[in-house]
Amino acid sequence: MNDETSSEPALRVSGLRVHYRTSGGDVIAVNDVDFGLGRGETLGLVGESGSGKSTVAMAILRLTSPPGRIVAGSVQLGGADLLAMSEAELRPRRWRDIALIPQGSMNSLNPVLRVRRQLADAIETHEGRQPRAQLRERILHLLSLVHLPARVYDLYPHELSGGMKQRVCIAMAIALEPSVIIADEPTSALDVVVQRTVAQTLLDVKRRLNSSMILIGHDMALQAQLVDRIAVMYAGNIVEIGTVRDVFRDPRHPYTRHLIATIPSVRERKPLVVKEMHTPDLRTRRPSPPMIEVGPGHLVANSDLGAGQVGADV
Ligand SMILES: Nc1ncnc2c1ncn2[C@@H]1O[C@H](COP(=O)(O)OP(=O)(O)OP(=O)(O)O)[C@@H](O)[C@H]1O
Repeated sequence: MNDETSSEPALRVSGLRVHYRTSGGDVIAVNDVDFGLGRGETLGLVGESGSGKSTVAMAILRLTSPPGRIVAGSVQLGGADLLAMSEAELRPRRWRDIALIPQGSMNSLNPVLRVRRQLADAIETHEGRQPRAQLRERILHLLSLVHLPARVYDLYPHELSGGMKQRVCIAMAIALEPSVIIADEPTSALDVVVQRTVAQTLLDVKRRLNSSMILIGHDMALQAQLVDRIAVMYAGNIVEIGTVRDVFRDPRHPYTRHLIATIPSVRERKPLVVKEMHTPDLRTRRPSPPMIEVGPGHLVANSDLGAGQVGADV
């Protein structure tokens, strides 16, 4: 698939399949997903709740835990397959080469540790003990990168606003200057104005570090302003992928059209049309729909196959 912006992608996910074992049978949460992330690129992964976005993020870092399991696939990063290496080989690469800002991370900051200690831990866990003065300089620099005032250094999480906490989480993720950052709904718990400023900070930081990023979200309108390419997930599959421009100008998959149609328009005061979507039963084994290239780098799943009845109502 020629879908990345440079010849050798920063990250390539191929044939990724993740199941959750349940009493009612296996839930196929990620069904043979393929995509590349170009160097310096920001790729948006959008889709409704339950479409499999977080499951993809966790599997890329091999953080899938029971009842989930990675059944197949590879994740190529810097010439190696993260899914094939031993845990001992993989551990140092997390944070250093690829970092995740997990969903709800701002609520998982340790309430009894000051910001400086949490950032110091993130650094020292991977790099060992550091000279105090050097560590302090590094942490203050990280805080400035995410546009936090130096006084945050000595504060506890409860003394910070939601936006500030999320900035601390971003600072932790970038502490080791990873080449790939995965941010799972990094702004969804924040109010709309703060959402935009925090998202902008994330992009600034990514640019400064020369990293590549996967930005997970369900807000198509916000994504359109932040990412270079969009991958639309539906029921465990990527059903459309392309540049923001191509996907918005010429959405080909019925589910992409549905997502775009439900963006409320302030100018036109269009009523919000929310149509019922029939998500296929994720327990049944279904073929992954073949992707058709409809334009350079613009790929769409054949919606007659595998994507259930998504086309029926839209
Ligand atoms: N621990 C689990 N046990 C069983 N099924 C699970 C488990 N975790 C997730 N799933 C299922 O896997 C599918 C994908 O879930 P996932 O959380 O990856 O979706 P998502 O697109 O990230 O949603 P959200 O935006 O709500 O985070 C869903 O059908 C979900 O119900």
